[in-house]
Amino acid sequence: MSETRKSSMPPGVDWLPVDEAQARLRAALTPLTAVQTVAPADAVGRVLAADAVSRRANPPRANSAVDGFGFAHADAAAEMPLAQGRAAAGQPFDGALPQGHAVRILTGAILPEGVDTVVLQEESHVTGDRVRFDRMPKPGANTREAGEDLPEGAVALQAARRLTSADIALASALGIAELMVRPRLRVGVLSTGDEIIASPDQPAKPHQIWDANRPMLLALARGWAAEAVDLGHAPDDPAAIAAALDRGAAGCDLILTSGGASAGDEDHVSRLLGERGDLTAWRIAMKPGRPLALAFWNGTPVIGLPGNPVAALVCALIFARPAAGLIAGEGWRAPLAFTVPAGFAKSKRPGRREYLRARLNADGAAEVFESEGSGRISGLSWADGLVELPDGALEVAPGTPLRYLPFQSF
Ligand SMILES: Nc1nc2c(c(=O)[nH]1)N[C@H]1C(S)=C(S)[C@@H](COP(=O)(O)OP(=O)(O)OC[C@H]3O[C@@H](n4cnc5c(N)ncnc54)[C@H](O)[C@@H]3O)O[C@H]1N2
Ligand code: MOO
Repeated sequence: MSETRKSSMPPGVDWLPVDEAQARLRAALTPLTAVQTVAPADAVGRVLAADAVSRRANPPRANSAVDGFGFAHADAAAEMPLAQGRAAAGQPFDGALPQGHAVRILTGAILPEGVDTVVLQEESHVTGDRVRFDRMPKPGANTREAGEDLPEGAVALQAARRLTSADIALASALGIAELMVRPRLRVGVLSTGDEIIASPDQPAKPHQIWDANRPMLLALARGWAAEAVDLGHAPDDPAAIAAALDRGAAGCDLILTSGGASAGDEDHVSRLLGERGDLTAWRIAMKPGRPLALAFWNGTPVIGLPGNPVAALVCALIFARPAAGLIAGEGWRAPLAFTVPAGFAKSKRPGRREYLRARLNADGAAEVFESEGSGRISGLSWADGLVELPDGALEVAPGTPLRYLPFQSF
């Protein structure tokens, strides 16, 4: 049936599938190679340049997992004499535990010599200097072995990993005071177009619009743990655009532009990049976001995103996000996707991959925004992610399994 369906693509142009465009982008880019050292506390979002290795075992010694009473299981009894003193976290028991005795022990305390098992305090009863247990646990109960989390010298975090807050905890716990990381990626963002007013604190006439793409892309870049470099707004004037690209190339590792990416009379970005920047302009078989450009301006990669804000965001997520990751040293990472049932119906024509603004309803089904219009920015806010419809034809009915890409996974 799908073969008889009319394609949604205008004829006469070579349309590049999304996967192919991603592969070409990936092949054209090179990662940063410089290395810096940072303290774990400053390392969240940074990309590891070398494996991080544990300086000592975690935990360093066997210790108690609970508050209770410890003893040697081999000579335990239902009732035992209590030793003087106690073992607490940070305050180890002094000396070895006398044979046949139990000792008061708290969570996190190193097991004193002679202790291998701990009984919960809720299952223990102290009378004077004796303790009685409701039941005898297995040997080793309620204890944590030395190195059970990680042994000394183990690779705790692998090179190319983008560090999370959990990684910061792990590195700190393992005594790693310095992490070798890649420099923070500097992402320049430039808006173009005569109609664009750079900031909402300036007035806009009816034929003018406030810049939506630049603040969006700058915020997105910050979310990638990059240093977002505001290259401002340039009118549809090749000299002004070239000057902004010169500034960007001097101080950035990647430049994102929006607008002027297609082939209209005022599409100066693509013309300029074609003349001076080894442009590869692609017509991508996707909706939204057909025009996408890749060029190198004085050696710095420039991704020319389409002007329509919805297309700019979708192209930024599908192309610029993994490209930024590759340059930053984490490799080309596909976003996390989940299979969810459709909460809508749609008859999709073959020919291009479609990204619909979507969110999950209370039943976990994906609902889509009421309009597919590429200028409907409110739909981006309404959505929590994108539904990705395949390149071919698809009859979507409620319940049809679909790929859902939450915005958080970008
Ligand atoms: N004859 C054709 N016309 C168009 C085609 C096509 O294939 N053939 N493709 C359409 C599609 S799809 C898109 S997307 C746009 C992309 O064009 P450009 O990248 O050249 O973008 P502009 O024309 O400069 O702007 C498009 C649209 O977006 C608004 N815009 C631009 N920058 C911003 C910004 N920073 N903040 C908010 N809005 C912005 C701009 O005013 C336009 O309305 O081309 C279609 N046309
Ligand atoms: O990229 Mo355009 O906005 O697909 O519609």
